[in-house]
Amino acid sequence: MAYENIIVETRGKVGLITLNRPQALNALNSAVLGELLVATRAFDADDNIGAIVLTGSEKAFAAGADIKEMQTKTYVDVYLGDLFSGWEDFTRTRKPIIAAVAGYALGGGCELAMMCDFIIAGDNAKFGQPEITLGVMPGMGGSQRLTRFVGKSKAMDMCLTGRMMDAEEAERAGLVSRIVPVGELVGEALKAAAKIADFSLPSVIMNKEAINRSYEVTLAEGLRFERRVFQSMFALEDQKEGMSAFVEKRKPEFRNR
Ligand SMILES: CCCCCCCCCCCCC[C@H](O)CC(=O)SCCNC(=O)CCNC(=O)[C@H](O)C(C)(C)COP(=O)(O)OP(=O)(O)OC[C@H]1O[C@@H](n2cnc3c(N)ncnc32)[C@H](O)[C@@H]1OP(=O)(O)O
Repeated sequence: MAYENIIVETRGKVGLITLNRPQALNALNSAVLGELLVATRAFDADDNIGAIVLTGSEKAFAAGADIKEMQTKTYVDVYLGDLFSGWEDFTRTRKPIIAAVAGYALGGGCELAMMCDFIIAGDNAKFGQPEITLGVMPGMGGSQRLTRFVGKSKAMDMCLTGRMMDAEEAERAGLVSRIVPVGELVGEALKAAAKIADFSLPSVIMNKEAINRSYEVTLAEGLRFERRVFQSMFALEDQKEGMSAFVEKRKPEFRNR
């Protein structure tokens, strides 16, 4: 597929997607959404890919939904078209997606980063849900994921004041896994993704699924789910290989079985 709004590359066993609308600070429109879904589905189906990195430019991961595209929409347009429902497909990607965020991650940009599995931030990253400044509110999970990730008080502060938080505050709040110098961001994200891609793919996917499940069920149900998935791993050849390699003091050779 010819991509116009994203750059799609393969780096070893890692799929790298770079948002590429610099003229609009990577504002997210329906074309970007469509291309992102095609690219992530392709990487999910590619047996040679074990993890995905999503990034933008040093100035902007994504400055939000495309305001110019939304400006003239009517209630009937967005209600009958179920605006933004397509993004749920993005969260159904089974392989891990690391968001490498530099610069602005605002509105839909922050929401897109939160839909990924973890965020590595450049030291110039700025996160925010400034939708209230436009007379609206987050529409792609910002009021739900941000509240779960950083707590009600900080989520309410950010959504009601529209203020941004820098990388340091985002890491303290738990929104971001770690901060690296912006010039090293993509390299560090690719390194983390390559490490994940070297592990057993069924085990990686089970880990991702169990952690995501913790936001959907009670603790008791989540512990039960985790235990059942852990027990099922003893059917994997890779469990035998991983534990045998440790005992035999050698590097495991996982075969994704
Ligand atoms: C009908 C739509 C269908 C879409 C389907 C798929 C879309 C998926 C998106 C889902 C999102 C869910 C809903 C989301 O919660 C809602 C939002 O995200 S609302 C938008 C929130 N973001 C903002 O409010 C940030 C707006 N931008 C700014 O405040 C500033 O640009 C900045 C980031 C502080 C940077 O300021 P500056 O450095 O001064 O740069 P400029 O302002 O001059 O910007 C440069 C250039 O980029 C254009 N631009 C910037 N942000 C956007 C944007 N969000 N949409 C469109 N264009 C944007 C800006 O207009 C400039 O372009 P120019 O005017 O020079 O042509």
